[in-house]
Amino acid sequence: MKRGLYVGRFQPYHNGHNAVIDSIAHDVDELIIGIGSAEISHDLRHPFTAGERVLMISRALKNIDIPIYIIPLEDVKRNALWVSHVKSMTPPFDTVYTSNPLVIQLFREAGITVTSPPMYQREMLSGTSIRARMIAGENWDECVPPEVADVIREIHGIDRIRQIAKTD
Ligand SMILES: Nc1ncnc2c1ncn2[C@@H]1O[C@H](COP(=O)(O)OP(=O)(O)OP(=O)(O)O)[C@@H](O)[C@H]1O
Ligand SMILES: NC(=O)c1ccc[n+]([C@@H]2O[C@H](COP(=O)(O)O)[C@@H](O)[C@H]2O)c1
Repeated sequence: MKRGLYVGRFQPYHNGHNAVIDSIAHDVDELIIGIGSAEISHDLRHPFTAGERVLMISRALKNIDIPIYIIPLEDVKRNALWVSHVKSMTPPFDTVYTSNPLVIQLFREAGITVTSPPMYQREMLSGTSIRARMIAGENWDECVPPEVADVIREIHGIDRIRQIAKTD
């Protein structure tokens, strides 16, 4: 039985993340999705709450046929303690999937296998560029699964991020 952990901030969850998870789902029996910086919301880099991100991801993944555990993970002030913190919050896992250099380093130093999935259409599919499109009034919904676009509309996410951009 292989259980994987995929960590990200998912601000918002987009089609690049979705392509990675489709591919990881062929490689593992169960998947944990760790929502990083869970305590941060309502700023330009992190407009959405942990609960809103749970909703985006759980709706977008409703057709994945392996067990998925979505777990918000708050940051801790000491990088050296973060892996223990993550392990205390999640079911046990065998492999971590991430391209974040600090996350790779911390898990490898802890003796945990790390795999870096390939990037999909990175020019278009990054949280940074999608948030910029939202603020600029450009097309953003083609970059996210339709269920995520619905959640963002339901929570008035575009109004929120534009308001933050005005006052930031
Ligand atoms: N287009 C993509 N294709 C594949 N993996 C991606 C893509 N975009 C992000 N990832 C990976 O998904 C994980 C979570 O990333 P994250 O939530 O920070 O998204 P991001 O698009 O990089 O966001 P931001 O631009 O806000 O930093 C990271 O390992 C990241 O490298
Ligand atoms: N000390 C810490 O709390 C610590 C260390 C490394 C990564 N993280 C978190 O892991 C997540 C990694 O996600 P991204 O790859 O999307 O940046 C972020 O939320 C980041 O804050 C936290």
